[in-house]
Amino acid sequence: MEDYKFLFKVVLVGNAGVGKTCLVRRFTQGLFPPGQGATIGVDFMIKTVEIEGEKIKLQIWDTAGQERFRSITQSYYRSAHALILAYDITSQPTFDCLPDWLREIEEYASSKVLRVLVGNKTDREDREIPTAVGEDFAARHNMYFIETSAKEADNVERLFMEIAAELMEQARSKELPRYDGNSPSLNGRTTVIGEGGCCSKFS
Ligand SMILES: Nc1nc2c(ncn2[C@@H]2O[C@H](COP(=O)(O)OP(=O)(O)OP(=O)(O)O)[C@@H](O)[C@H]2O)c(=O)[nH]1
Repeated sequence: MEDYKFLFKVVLVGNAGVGKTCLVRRFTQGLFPPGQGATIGVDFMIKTVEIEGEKIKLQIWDTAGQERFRSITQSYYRSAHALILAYDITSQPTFDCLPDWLREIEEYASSKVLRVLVGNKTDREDREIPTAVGEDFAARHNMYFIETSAKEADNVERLFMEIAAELMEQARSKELPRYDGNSPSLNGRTTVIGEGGCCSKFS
């Protein structure tokens, strides 16, 4: 039996080419893959992390950004505990599509899903979206916000660890002991959280 206390599903969405696959590979394998192709449908990776002495297994679903895969990727939203919506800070069109992605999320994901806006490729000099603009968008839509570079490994670990910590916090608050004596025991080894609350910014 695998040794972990919490299991959380994290789904990445966003336009093709913003760096979703690179973020996942950086976090799960510690590398920046050279010239790999577009994701076909959905990819899946696992990493177990430890926070406050608790083992947390993260199932990370990397979806294809291309429009033609949309019907496949939508079916993965429902079971997500956290959704990472990524754009490329050097590409205005990827930022302009965020409202479309939010509509998808609202339609297909749980209303309580933890939503994180990620501006990727901070290593590049040709930025088009100022940090404050991303921050403002996230604040207006009740999302966490963080900027990353999958290439330079900047903030990538932090992105996933903050998500894991926040989901664990939500799960724990649901596990608080009840005092009526008849409550079901909480001896289960694995806790999969249901609908948690959200949101604020990663500080
Ligand atoms: N400079 C820089 N380039 C990046 C970064 N992350 C990804 N890229 C590049 O951006 C391109 C697209 O990266 P992917 O990870 O395949 O993008 P994706 O969002 O998974 O694309 P789809 O699978 O088509 O949805 C690749 O050429 C990567 O090398 C980054 O942090 N900095």
